[in-house]
Parts: sequence; structure tokens; C-alpha cells
Amino acid sequence: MSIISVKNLNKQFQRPIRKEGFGGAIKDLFNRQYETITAVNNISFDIQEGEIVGYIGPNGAGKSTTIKMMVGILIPTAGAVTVNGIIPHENRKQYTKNIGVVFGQRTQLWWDIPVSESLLLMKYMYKIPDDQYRRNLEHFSDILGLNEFKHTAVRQLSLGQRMRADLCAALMHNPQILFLDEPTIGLDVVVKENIRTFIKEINRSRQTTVILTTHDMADIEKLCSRVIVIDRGQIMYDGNIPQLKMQYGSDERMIIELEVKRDASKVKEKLEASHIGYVELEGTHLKITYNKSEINSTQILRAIMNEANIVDFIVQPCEIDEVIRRMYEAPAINEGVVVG
Ligand SMILES: Nc1ncnc2c1ncn2[C@@H]1O[C@H](COP(=O)(O)OP(=O)(O)OP(=O)(O)O)[C@@H](O)[C@H]1O
Repeated sequence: MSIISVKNLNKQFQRPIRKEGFGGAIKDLFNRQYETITAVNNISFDIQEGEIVGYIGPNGAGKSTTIKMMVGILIPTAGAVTVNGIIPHENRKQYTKNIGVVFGQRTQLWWDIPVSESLLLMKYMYKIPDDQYRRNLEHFSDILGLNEFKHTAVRQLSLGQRMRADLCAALMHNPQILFLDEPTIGLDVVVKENIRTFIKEINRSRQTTVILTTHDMADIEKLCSRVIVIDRGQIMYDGNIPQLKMQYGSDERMIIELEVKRDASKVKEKLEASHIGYVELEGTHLKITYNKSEINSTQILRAIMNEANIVDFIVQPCEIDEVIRRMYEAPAINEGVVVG
């Protein structure tokens, strides 16, 4: 069942154009001009109950703007978001009972009071029944290890502790949907892993739908069954990760060391002319990323052996980081990029 429906969503911002220098500042005072920024450009998708969806894209792609419209903080310029039939910005009071939100860059908790008291305030704000509050607090404290710092003021917490406290606070009222904006930003590997395990467990045991923005591709690989990639406000890809890897033609990588540096650039040119994968050159090392369904490592080696002496080589599976990085480098939307 579809729980979130986003249809032809647009968001534009007016940004002042600042004129240079003192004279410019004076002119701005009397005649300020604005440019229109299209942060989200005609986006549509549906999210089913219980899905974990990664919403990713390069800096400035429009991720946070979309999330802010989905949580009701921003009003769309055009198009619509409906969540369980509710329009978020029109029914914020009713709507917030159904969602949990964590912004990795800032906390929702009260800065100067201990975590335990912040949670108690949430209990009153959300009218959480006593037994639900007690059960959730016990459960989340266990998996998130809150007991060691629950009496500490939020401003004294480390980033990892604060993030765990924020996740707990976002879930105390049993929301159906959890929005996470960069939930693992700045955390060490151990805390990242704890947080991912926690999100997975909540999704599995409570069927909580999770929408997640991140720049950490391990979050995507470890958590998401589906990924939506946006760039310059438009959807570039919406589907699963294996399909994404296939579509962007790069599910294996070969690193080949050649004997002579001069040969390496010649081989690179030849491989590129024959459209054999994506080739990068570093000294005598060639890194070739290719689609296994189109060519295999033996064929590549054979093509190179005709041109140069190979000293060594390794074949590695291609990580999602690599796929996404090259996808972001792709020239433009709608040039051989399939949506859906
Ligand atoms: N309040 C605002 N006023 C003007 N422009 C804005 C505003 N908020 C966002 N933008 C612009 O909209 C575009 C999309 O921004 P957004 O924050 O949604 O990107 P993002 O994908 O979340 O980026 P990042 O990964 O860097 O957080 C950017 O060009 C940004 O400068």
C-alpha cells in the first residue's frame, strides 16, 4: 500500500542578487533584484508502507528541500505531497503524530536539559501513554545504549550520543514514517553501524517506513531496498541497487599494472575508442570499470596484451560509491538516463 505520494512536486526559491561594492549595496537597498532557484523540479514517486528508501544526490541536488516538503516545513510551489491522505503543511498538528524526523546536523532535543527530561517533554507533547513510554524507553535505551548518558545535558553529548538520543526521541510516539536527513554524518564507524542496525530493526519489527538522505553510500548499501537519485532537482533514477549498478554499467573493476608508463596512455586511448568500460589512469596503473554482462576480464586482458606488457592485475566488485560518483559526473539528466 502506498503511504507517501509525491506528484509533480516543484519548489522554487527567490534569492537576492547582490550587487558588488558599496555602491551596489546602496542600489540594493532601493532596487533589490532576485533570481529564481528551482530546487525541486517536477518530481513524482510513491513510497510503500514498510520500505526503506534512500534519497540521494550531490550537494544542492534538492534532497533536503524535498524532505522539508514531505515533513510539512516547506510549502510546495506546485504539485502535491500526500502522506496517508494528509497534506503535510496543511495539517501539521495531526500529521506530526504520524512521523518522526531526525536532521543529522541539528538536534530536536532541548539543548540545556538532560536527555531523560527532553524525552519526558516529548511524552507530554505527543500525549504518549505511560506504558508505551516506559516500554519504548526501555527498548530503545537497550539497543541505543542511552543509559550511560541519559542524565547528561544535550549540549554535553558527543555527536554519536546526541544522534542516538535524537533517534530515540523521534520514535517514542511510534510514528509510522521516519525521515532521516544525514543520520550518520560525522559519526565513527562503530556508531554508524549501531545506528544502521537500529534503523533496520525498527523497520523490521514495526514496519516503520524510512526515508533517508545521506552522502554515505554504505548507509544506502546496508539499509535501502530502493534508491531515488536526484540531481539538479530532477529524478535520475528510481529503483533497486543491483539494477542501478547494471544500468550505469559498472559492476566490476579491474586494476592493471603495465610495465611501461608510455604504453598506459596508449592503452587507455585504445580502450576508450573501443568503448571498453570507464578507464582511469594513474602512472602505470589502469583502472577499468565495466559492465560484466557486456565484457569479461579475459577479453579486456587480451585487448591490452596486444598493446603492452602486463606486470600484474586484480579484479574487484564495484562499490556503490563508484557507481554513484560516476552517475553524478554524468553530463546531464535525460541523456541516456532512464527514470523508473
Ligand atoms: N531557503 C532557501 N532559499 C534559497 N535557496 C535555497 C533555500 N534552500 C535551498 N536552496 C537552494 O536550493 C537548492 C537545493 O538545496 P537543498 O538543500 O535541497 O540540496 P541538498 O540536495 O539537500 O544538498 P546538500 O547535500 O548539500 O545538503 C540549492 O541550490 C540551494 O542553494
